[in-house]
Amino acid sequence: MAKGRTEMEVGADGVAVITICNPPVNSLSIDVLLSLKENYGEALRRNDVKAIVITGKGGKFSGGFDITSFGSVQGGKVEQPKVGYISIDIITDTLEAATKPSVAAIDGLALGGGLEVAMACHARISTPTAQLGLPELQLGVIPGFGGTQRLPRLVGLTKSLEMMLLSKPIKGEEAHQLGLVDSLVSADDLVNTARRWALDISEFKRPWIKSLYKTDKLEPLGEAREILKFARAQARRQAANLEHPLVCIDVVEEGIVSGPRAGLWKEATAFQGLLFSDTCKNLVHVFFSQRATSKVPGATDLGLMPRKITKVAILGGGLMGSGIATAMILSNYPVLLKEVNEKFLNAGIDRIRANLQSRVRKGKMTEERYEKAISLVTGVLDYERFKDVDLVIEAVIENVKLKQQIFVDLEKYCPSHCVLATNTSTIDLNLIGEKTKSKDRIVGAHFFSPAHVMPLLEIVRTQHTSPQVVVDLLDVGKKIKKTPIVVGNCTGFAVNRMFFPYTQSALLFVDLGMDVYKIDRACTKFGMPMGPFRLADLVGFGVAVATGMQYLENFPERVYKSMLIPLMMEDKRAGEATRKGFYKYEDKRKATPDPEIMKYIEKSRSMAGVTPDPELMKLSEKDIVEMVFFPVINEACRVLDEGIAVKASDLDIASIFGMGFPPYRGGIMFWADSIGAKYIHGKLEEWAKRYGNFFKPCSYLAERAAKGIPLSAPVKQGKARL
Ligand SMILES: C[C@H](O)CC(=O)SCCNC(=O)CCNC(=O)[C@H](O)C(C)(C)COP(=O)(O)OP(=O)(O)OC[C@H]1O[C@@H](n2cnc3c(N)ncnc32)[C@H](O)[C@@H]1OP(=O)(O)O
Repeated sequence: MAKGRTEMEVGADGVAVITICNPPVNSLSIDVLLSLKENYGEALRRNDVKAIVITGKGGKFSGGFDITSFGSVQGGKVEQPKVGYISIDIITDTLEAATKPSVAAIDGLALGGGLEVAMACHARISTPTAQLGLPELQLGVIPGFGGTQRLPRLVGLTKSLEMMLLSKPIKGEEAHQLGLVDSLVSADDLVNTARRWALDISEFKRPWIKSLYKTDKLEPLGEAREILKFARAQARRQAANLEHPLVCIDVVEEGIVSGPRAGLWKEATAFQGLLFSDTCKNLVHVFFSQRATSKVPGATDLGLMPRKITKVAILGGGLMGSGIATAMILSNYPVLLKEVNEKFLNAGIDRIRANLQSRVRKGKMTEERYEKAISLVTGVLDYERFKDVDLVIEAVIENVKLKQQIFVDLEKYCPSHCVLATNTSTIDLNLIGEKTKSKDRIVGAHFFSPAHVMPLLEIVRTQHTSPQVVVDLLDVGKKIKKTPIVVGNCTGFAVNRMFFPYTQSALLFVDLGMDVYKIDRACTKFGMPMGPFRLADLVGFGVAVATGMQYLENFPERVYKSMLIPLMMEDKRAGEATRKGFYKYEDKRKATPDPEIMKYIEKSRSMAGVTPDPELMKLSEKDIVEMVFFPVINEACRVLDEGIAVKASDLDIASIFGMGFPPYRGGIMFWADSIGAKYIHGKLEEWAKRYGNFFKPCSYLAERAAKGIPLSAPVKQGKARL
């Protein structure tokens, strides 16, 4: 069965309107592209057609090449057209070179291949809010239908590189200012304006422009070379492990130096190569996994509609509470912020103001928008105004008794439909709701600090939480632009459980003689935003110790009790906030290695009673990365086995958005499978024998390693806790 098509209708005015039809985003499958070529052939043959308009069905031009086909192409399951067939034969030599002019009528989105088709038309009409961009790099490929050649010729080199390298779309309005779009109109007038424009071109009342041969926006060669040099340096700095941004720059350069036709050929060949790269496979996996997190068995498959959440209350104006409030008001939810006294309340509101002000300073928010956002917050000291709230998020300190009392109060003062959420990062939800009769509407809404910036929202569901409540919270998550993962109830839930061994193994290896900074360096080279020690400094040692205690209580058999952090805390060295931790911070947030930490390390080593292992000193960076991350994989396996997470891909997303795991490695479980369960199991066994139980592989990992089953393969349904 064909996957999408284009439809052509010829009007009495002599304009053939070709509509891309392939829901949900009118992606360009091979079937769509072949149908487009066929429609074009007919339009060019027919004497009653003077000009052509291309548009998309249902208010969306096109979301680009069909990403669902990447997997089958990579797996060799479908035959591919020969290199250059789509980009050169269809888009350049059929569309752009046609003897009749064409105009793209763009609403909704024109991304990737979608924008590339539009750029091959002889003019573009758009709505002001349409999104236009070439985000291919976020999938590990480069634009492959001529985008690397036409975009620089339409908007100049600097802007085009920015749009491609950052995968950042622009709105119709900006596209018009830049010259990418010729005119802006409302959605209602779109197709008619495009028809008129196309006829005008055919009657030579407007210019007939082939973007590929435009030169007026291109910088002179010397200047262009400087811009390309700068872009290369920046790409290397931002993601040293990635090749495809540099390939993109090379391809753009080829077009400028050797002409656009040579550029098109280089682009087509490079696209083909990159399509089969691990980076592309990993990033496509991330694309689909991210969308799959909101498909939750037993919740989103029951036909439930999210209820309207109009008013939100937040308890606690500390770092988390004020961050959550900021996230809410940024998406226009009115918020009641409750604190215990005036002083704390004012401090909470001040934090929200500061969060917003920082956006204003960075030019991300206007003063007017700031005023509107802050006006959505109402500070309160009691529950009087809670009678009409639809969602409460408790974000007070991690104290079980206090939380239990709060939920008893909430049950009393909130309406019976109100969703009762807690932002606890570790405490069992059943314990928090123990004294209420509302267990079906108690749910975890675990944000990550700073809550208005970090993209992940862990939604924790107990065996009592109703599916409706999960659906409601998923909807709020989407509205506040978070990526949700729905997980089961246990100490640390999914993200913190995976996170914990990251620092633990690092601390263990330092006791065994390894260098703190060498470990951090190996992790950042691997692609983490920071190593475990820099991260401990950022989070603060107080939090690290409190979390450690929770783990010691719940999983004593696999906690390594290092004394290093407590020893440093005795000297009021508690991380970045105290300007001293594993690093020193003399100048704002800049971390500098501190030789002083050796005295704590030596003391910690002697307290641990271990002798440094000379073998460890010889390890390569790859070995260090394995030693830090294999325990993380081991814990992720336990989380899956216990049914805390429903699917491995949710843990991939959790690791990327919660821990900063490099997305181009596909997420923790996808990466693990690329290495193989057998190898990971073997290493963990070896280390367990040498260094203790912390490394002992769990039964899930052992079983899969023995049977050769991928770690990401679905878990038996009976086990799932959700
Ligand atoms: C040769 C060329 O140069 C190569 C290319 O064109 S590569 C493709 C370039 N295009 C892109 O990268 C755009 C990718 N898509 C997106 O960024 C976003 O999906 C979007 C902005 C189009 C829409 O976002 P949003 O409204 O939030 O909806 P979202 O949930 O993401 O997508 C809706 C559905 O469309 C699917 N979809 C989106 N873009 C798609 C594409 N290009 N191909 C196939 N399916 C696509 C999604 O998987 C999702 O499917 P699901 O409902 O089964 O989960």
